[in-house]
Amino acid sequence: MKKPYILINSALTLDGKISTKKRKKIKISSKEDFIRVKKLRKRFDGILVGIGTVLADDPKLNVENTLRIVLDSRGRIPLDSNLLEDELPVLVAITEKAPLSRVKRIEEKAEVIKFKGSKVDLKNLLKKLREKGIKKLLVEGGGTVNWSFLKNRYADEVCVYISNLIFGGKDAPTFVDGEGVKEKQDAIELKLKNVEKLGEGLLLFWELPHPKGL
Ligand SMILES: NC(=O)c1ccc[n+]([C@@H]2O[C@H](COP(=O)([O-])OP(=O)(O)OC[C@H]3O[C@@H](n4cnc5c(N)ncnc54)[C@H](O)[C@@H]3O)[C@@H](O)[C@H]2O)c1
Ligand SMILES: Nc1nc(=O)c(N)c(NC[C@H](O)[C@H](O)[C@H](O)COP(=O)(O)O)[nH]1
Repeated sequence: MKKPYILINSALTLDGKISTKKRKKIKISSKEDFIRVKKLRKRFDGILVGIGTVLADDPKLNVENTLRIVLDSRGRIPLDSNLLEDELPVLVAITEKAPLSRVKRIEEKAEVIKFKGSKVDLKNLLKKLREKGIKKLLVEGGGTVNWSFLKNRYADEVCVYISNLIFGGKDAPTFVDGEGVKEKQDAIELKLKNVEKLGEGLLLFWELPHPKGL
């Protein structure tokens, strides 16, 4: 079974942060980059984010004919979140850690898929997404989700907008958080495909040489 083609897109400060330590909704992308991202989303059958991003940003991701997917192990998605409030389809991937009462409420507003364990099983999720006809998946983080997709080498490409801002601070989330590698030899090595100047920032397009199948 083939997995969907996966692109990770993110907006970074010059020092690699994707938010400040307050983790509130903030714009790192320039106006031009937001226009680019809006267009980019239309080319994908699915857009995936983590619950950390939903809780921090309450994104809409409202694109016609695109399935919005949330990795939400414990079923924490707010019932009044933008994703659950509009009419567009949403899939919430939960685990057995989510309380049943919550799951029932979420099911009133979204499709729910349950996985064993404490984290959503990406391999199985990607299989299910492909079966649903999702051939192209856009991953829009946050840092924990980006790590999972990169560590497992499920991502095919990475696109980052590097802004002219510096946030600093060891507690600010970065493009890739999670556990990280212990040794340089375990690094995820990418191939640079293209560089573009966009406003005061840079757009970098990278490819993963050996993305893993399912
Ligand atoms: N600048 C940008 O482009 C951008 C984009 C998205 C998010 N953000 C920022 O990122 C921050 C959120 O990042 P985060 O790391 O806290 O949360 P996240 O959005 O990466 O979500 C992580 C959560 O997803 C759940 N999850 C379930 N299964 C998982 C799996 N297999 N792998 C990984 N996660 C799994 C877990 O509960 C986990 O804690 C916010 O501050 C947000 O503003 C920035
Ligand atoms: N490309 C991008 N640049 C940013 O500066 C930023 N903060 C995000 N963050 C991703 C996050 O999920 C945002 O909240 C959605 O980009 C909002 O998307 P909506 O307009 O609500 O659809 N993404």
